Amino acid sequence: MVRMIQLPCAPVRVLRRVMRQIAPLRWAAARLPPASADDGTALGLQCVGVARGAPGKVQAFGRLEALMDVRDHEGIRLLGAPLDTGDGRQPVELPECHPMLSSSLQRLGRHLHQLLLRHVARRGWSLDGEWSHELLLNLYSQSSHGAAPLAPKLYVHKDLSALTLLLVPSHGGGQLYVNEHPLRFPSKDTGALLFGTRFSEAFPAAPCHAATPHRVVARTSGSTRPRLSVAFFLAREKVFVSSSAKLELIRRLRGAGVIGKPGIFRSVFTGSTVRTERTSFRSLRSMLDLLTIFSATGLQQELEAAKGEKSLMMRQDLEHTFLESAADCVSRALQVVDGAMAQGVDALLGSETAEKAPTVEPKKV
Ligand SMILES: O=C(O)CCC(=O)C(=O)O
Ligand SMILES: [Fe+2]
Repeated sequence: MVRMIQLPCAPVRVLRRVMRQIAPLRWAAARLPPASADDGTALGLQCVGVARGAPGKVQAFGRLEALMDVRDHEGIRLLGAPLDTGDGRQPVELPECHPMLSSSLQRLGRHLHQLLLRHVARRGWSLDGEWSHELLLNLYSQSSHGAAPLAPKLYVHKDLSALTLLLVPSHGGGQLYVNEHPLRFPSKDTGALLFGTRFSEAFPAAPCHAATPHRVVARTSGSTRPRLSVAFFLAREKVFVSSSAKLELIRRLRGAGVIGKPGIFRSVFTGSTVRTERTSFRSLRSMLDLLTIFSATGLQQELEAAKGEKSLMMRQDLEHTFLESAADCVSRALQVVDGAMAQGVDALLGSETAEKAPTVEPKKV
């Protein structure tokens, strides 16, 4: 089931500004060939950030080399040169992105992040820990791809997020199909809220919701304006270990005899003797960071890189392989953590008393 959300004034204003700022890019992208026969985008412009604080990172994938010289009305380049050349599939950072465009993207991302948090809070759901978001602007091509029907179109997929807010998707032609039914947007300021594959992970206390399959269907008749869609993905990567995960970890460490009560202690093995000393707060924190890396960044990035995914999308036909690899990676990471826990904190952290810190070799798929 798809829920429609009306945007408040502040994000609408920023959204309109973003649409104006990217107009030259939108037209230039429309003249380029689509990414493939079943993916009609020419450029994906992303801003990955958090709810507040740290600035977001602007990056892009697709036909960047052809678009990096596109300028605004004052002649200033909008995207500028990417940090590295990339292969068109993996997003590359845009350190030269126009400062005004970059700040509007960050602001829009933060507005939508807060909006969704408020929306779910009203339903009594709360996010487990802190997660980053991804704001994605899909700029579609208007040229045909071989014998394939006219772009824009997009393969059927589910989003690798907890929740996705889709804005202005049909702006400029094409239609969004959800569960194979066309979706109607009452206004340009209405967003469609879809469930993503990480919903239960991010909202463990909420009732279960299956991810929503959707796709973009190419238009049949010509449209004057090139298609653009704005997708906001909540819950991209876990930013910190949640407090419940921290408590669970401490419980497990106590259970394994690695730390004691009331302070935090560790067993230090020196030759044949074992002595107990206070664990420094720093060590515990690095261990929590390590777990964060296992549970979020490393695993997620590895899987995305291995599949060559450009964004938070998962083709339905690849889902089975993806889930198998994810389960495999998680169980391998947990084995390493469990093994290290059995040997003591030092083995996990690699301090002077430990011979060698364990490393996780993520599986390539
Ligand atoms: O362009 C659209 O309408 C949908 C885009 C989408 O599904 C996505 O970016 O994940
Ligand atoms: Fe999507």
